[in-house]
Amino acid sequence: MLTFQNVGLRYGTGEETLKDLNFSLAPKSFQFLTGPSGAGKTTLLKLLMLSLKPTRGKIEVFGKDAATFDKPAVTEIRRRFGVVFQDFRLLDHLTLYENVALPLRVLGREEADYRAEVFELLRWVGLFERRYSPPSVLSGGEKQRAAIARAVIGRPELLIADEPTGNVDPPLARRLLRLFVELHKSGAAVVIATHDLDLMDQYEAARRLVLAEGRLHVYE
Ligand SMILES: Nc1ncnc2c1ncn2[C@@H]1O[C@H](COP(=O)(O)OP(=O)(O)OP(=O)(O)O)[C@@H](O)[C@H]1O
Repeated sequence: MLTFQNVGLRYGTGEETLKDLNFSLAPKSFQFLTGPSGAGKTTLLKLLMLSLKPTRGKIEVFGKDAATFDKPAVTEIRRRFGVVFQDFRLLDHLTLYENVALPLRVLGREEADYRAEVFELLRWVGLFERRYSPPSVLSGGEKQRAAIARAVIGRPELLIADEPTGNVDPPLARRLLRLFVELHKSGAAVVIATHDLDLMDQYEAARRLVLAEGRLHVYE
């Protein structure tokens, strides 16, 4: 699904943040991405979602060289991805319900057809009572749950999540992990960046990608 060949990423003129990355993300695979703060996890996720270009090496997405993609091609590929950003990126002029429903609207689905589905997911993440609130009145943990709901509602082929349980307590983190595991079982590839060792222990079948000093170590 995604392949990195000798990928390096340098911000400005300093040392490379990521060096010689060689790995693949298989369809229907599940992996945690971990490593110390500042190791480059968010940077790697940005490369995966094509919002950063590598300074060297090659990234292939669905068998094509990402360097050849124009803007419409990137937009088209991003529609197949679900992303939970570290800073949530909810739209404040929309209600929570509208935020979560947005990927389905973009896919051209009718509200009558998706309304119950969005309600069910909002119930699952504990935000049903808040469904008509704007994101600005939510707590950090509530925003995080809304961002997760929005990322999974369209059943993406690849889910990319940056510290998706960083703002919630352990029982809620386990509940949210179940959402990602369900998505995985229904056929999606999943990449979750996290520092949370307990969370990683909850899903032993997951591959671990560990970033340290700019290099990626893969533990199957
Ligand atoms: N836009 C940028 N310009 C310059 N340097 C950057 C930029 N974004 C990140 N960096 C640097 O790249 C390194 C990796 O940052 P990154 O956010 O990818 O790490 P991280 O592993 O996600 O950290 P954390 O766990 O704290 O979120 C850091 O040293 C950071 O300062």
